[in-house]
Amino acid sequence: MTPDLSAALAEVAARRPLLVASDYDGVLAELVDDPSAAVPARGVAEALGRLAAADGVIVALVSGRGVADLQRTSGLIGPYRWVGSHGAEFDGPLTGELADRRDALARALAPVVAEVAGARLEVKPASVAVHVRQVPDAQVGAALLERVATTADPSLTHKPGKNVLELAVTDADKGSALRRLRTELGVAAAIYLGDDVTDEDGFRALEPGDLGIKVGDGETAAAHRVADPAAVVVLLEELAGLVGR
Ligand SMILES: O=P(O)(O)OC[C@H]1O[C@H](O[C@H]2O[C@H](CO)[C@@H](O)[C@H](O)[C@H]2O)[C@H](O)[C@@H](O)[C@@H]1O
Repeated sequence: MTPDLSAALAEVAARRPLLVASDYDGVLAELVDDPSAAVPARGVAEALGRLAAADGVIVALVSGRGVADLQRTSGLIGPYRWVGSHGAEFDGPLTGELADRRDALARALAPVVAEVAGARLEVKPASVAVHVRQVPDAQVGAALLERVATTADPSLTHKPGKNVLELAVTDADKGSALRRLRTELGVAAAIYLGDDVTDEDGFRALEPGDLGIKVGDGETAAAHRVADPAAVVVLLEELAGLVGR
């Protein structure tokens, strides 16, 4: 960690209530070919547990995954706030009406995706995701995502990510989720960790005195950066020490 980041961490760690919110894939878990195999990096479960046990610290997992998928895949268990589907799953499962719209979208996209070897459709609570990580030719994968993006119903919300494009049937995002958490919990400061395009909504929702940490390369609105999930574990452990656990 840079001295700047260590100093910023120490400053925010003194505030209460403190919200520690994190994205999952690419932050708490390394990116892998099979989304169901994305387990937490070594040390993540322990560090989050220590943080959540500290007085006045609330840990939130804010993911593009559906909450059920996130809980199943991560195996994480704890007194955490679970926010899924890029903020659309905030208070629990979504309504049937949204699911009908999502299912119609999945039916329309299925033949388009089936034309490209290695491409995969993921039907999620509030969206349908087209994954191209396993398409052998990256240009072919990118062309598929471009085709999906340009032919989609304009009322859908586009959620681009790493080798994936999601079309969502709600306009919730990680920024709106963070603002809701902040208001509900009355937090004095927030930390947000993210690695992908949709995490930029989260970084932009931060306020003065908060701490945004981008994981990996790429443009970002976050003020700080660490390299990878292993570095995230080091950061979370340091934070746990600072908040008294
Ligand atoms: O917001 P996140 O918690 O980062 O979730 C974003 C998406 O993560 C998953 O896809 C990404 O991770 C996969 C596993 O490492 C990888 O194979 C894929 O290429 C990535 O895009 C998940 O499958 C999506 O549903 C999430 O929206």
